Amino acid sequence: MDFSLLTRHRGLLAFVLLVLGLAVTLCVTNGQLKDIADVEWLDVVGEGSICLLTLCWITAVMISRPPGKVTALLVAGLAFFNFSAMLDVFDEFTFYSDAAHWLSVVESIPAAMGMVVMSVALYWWHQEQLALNKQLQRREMWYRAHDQIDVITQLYRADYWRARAMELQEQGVKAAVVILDINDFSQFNLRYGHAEGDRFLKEISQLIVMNLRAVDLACRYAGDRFVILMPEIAAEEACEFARQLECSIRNVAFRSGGQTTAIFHSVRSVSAQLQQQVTLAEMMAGLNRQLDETSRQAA
Ligand SMILES: Nc1nc2c(ncn2[C@@H]2O[C@H](COP(=O)(O)OP(=O)(O)OP(=O)(O)O)[C@@H](O)[C@H]2O)c(=O)[nH]1
Repeated sequence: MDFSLLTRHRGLLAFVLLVLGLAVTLCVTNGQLKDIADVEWLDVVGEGSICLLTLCWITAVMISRPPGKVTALLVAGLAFFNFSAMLDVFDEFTFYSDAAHWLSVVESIPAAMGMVVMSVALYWWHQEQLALNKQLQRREMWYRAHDQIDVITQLYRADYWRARAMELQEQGVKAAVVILDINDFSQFNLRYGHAEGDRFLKEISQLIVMNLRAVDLACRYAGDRFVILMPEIAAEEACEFARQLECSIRNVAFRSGGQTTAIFHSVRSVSAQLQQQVTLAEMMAGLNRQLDETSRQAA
């Protein structure tokens, strides 16, 4: 688990600790210890678990999300809820004098407030998710499986692409497929190093995504090969799109290390229409053969 995001939530952490400190202070200053025989241990376990789990949720939110309105509201709501949960647990070990009876009357109010704040947080989370979905549309085509994302390019891997392509094929949706391969990438690696090769792959991926329509899907197929799924498009249009993409990539000025001299590199592509009579595996094998053939001819 990566806790590095915690350091970016210092203000929220201070707020949570303040709320927890307040609950402890109120209890210590107003409560009197019960006799151990009067403690209901089953209640302690139940209420203690709620308290601990809420603290785990607060931690999970802070280590998963960057700072912002949604994170602040989620943590604040959970902290209020935890305040009531803590008073509930302390209740099991202490009793309040008549002068402090108000405490047991109002102890559930922060929990209710917390639920309201969390409901507002969920509304904004929903809005945020819609915005993120829009940004990710060309990378995931309305389906999310984060464990299939390629770490270098941040595109989905081939299996993910295959699953989405098969869905379109089964539904009989007209679609085209484009495969792109970087020319002489092994030479690029040899000359500039593997790390620069990785950076180049990443930049090419971003450029491909930038060139797509909102409904298309780009994935990393293998090594230096990318595959694009383009619904509602004919083969000729896909071919023209691939040509334009080749042209964009050829004109990308990649700078290795601190060098000012730009490196211009090329890709080659093949495209075809998705067909119901031909299996996806056969079609991809054919396209890959075509790509390898163009490489042999150029050599
Ligand atoms: N930096 C980097 N290189 C990779 C990665 N995956 C594959 N490669 C390299 O990509 C190269 C692919 O080699 P080839 O299939 O011969 O392709 P090529 O050199 O581009 O030759 P042609 O496709 O025929 O133009 C190999 O050198 C691999 O080591 C990666 O994730 N990062």
